[in-house]
Amino acid sequence: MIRAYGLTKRYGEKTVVQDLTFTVRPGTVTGFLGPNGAGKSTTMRMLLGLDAPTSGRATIGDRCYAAHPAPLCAAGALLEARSIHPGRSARGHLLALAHTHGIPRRQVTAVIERVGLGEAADRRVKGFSLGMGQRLGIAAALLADPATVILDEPVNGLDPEGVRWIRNLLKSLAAEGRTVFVSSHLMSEMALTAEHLVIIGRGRLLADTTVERFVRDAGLGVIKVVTPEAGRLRELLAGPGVDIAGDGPDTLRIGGSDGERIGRTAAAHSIPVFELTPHSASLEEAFMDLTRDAVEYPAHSEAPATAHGAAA
Ligand SMILES: Nc1ncnc2c1ncn2[C@@H]1O[C@H](COP(=O)(O)OP(=O)(O)OP(=O)(O)O)[C@@H](O)[C@H]1O
Repeated sequence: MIRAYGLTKRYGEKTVVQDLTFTVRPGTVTGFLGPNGAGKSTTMRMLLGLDAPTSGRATIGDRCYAAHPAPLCAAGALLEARSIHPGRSARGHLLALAHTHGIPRRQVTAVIERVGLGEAADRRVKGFSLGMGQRLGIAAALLADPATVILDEPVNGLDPEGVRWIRNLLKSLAAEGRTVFVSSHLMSEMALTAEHLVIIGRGRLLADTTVERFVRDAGLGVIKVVTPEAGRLRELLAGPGVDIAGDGPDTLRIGGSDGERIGRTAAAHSIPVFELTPHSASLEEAFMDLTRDAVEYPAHSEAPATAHGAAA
């Protein structure tokens, strides 16, 4: 379990993470979403004690990460910047890490197999593709069999096969009862991987919700029906799992059904239908709507010349 209490980080005048409070529970994948520069990496670094919060605090399990007697067992992490000695083999890198933490050799073999690096384990890391490097980073994160796994943008730059592999791995880690917290700026990817979402923009919490609720609230899967007999059609379609809202005297917004069923029901009862349209917004659009005001460098304006001098 990860808990953040009023986490805040300021760099000079700029507040990059502001009063974030959220809980990440075990047994599910929680996606940490936000546009570029939202403060995801900074938050993850604070969870792991790599950046000191200006105020607030975070715990992993029952205490701060740094206060764990064996931090690697409490949480394994893959952060964006990795430094692996290029002349070392994957196995050599993992063995060196294991050695410093008293982790048995068989655990190195186990994580190498788990991330599918078996055949490449004895090759030098400098010849690794981006995908192999990600697998090695994940192997290092899993080395101490941690109860919590924190991954910063693990699918960045991966091909579709690599993306699918990470998706399945994250789900299996959660199914083992681990707490899995994974950042991304891609809503569509997270919707396939995560059950829960923590969404931030400009360092502030925008949503802490399930994927299911996010989709429902965004009105996706809803069908708009315009008919002069809205009341009658509504009664005919009502049933378990069907969610019908009125929108004016002759317009219905129907969730939990489909166009064919609605059309056939209307036809069977001679109810005229003037319009039957599925809601066309995508999940990505709903996410962009939510974060629109929180994008650091919106596409319609020019980014400032300095990297950290952006709008507060
Ligand atoms: N050491 C630092 N000094 C000053 N500003 C910083 C520092 N580190 C991060 N920032 C700023 O904090 C903000 C949040 O950055 P962060 O990397 O946490 O965002 P992010 O959501 O992970 O973004 P991305 O998706 O682009 O990786 C950005 O505006 C960034 O420029």
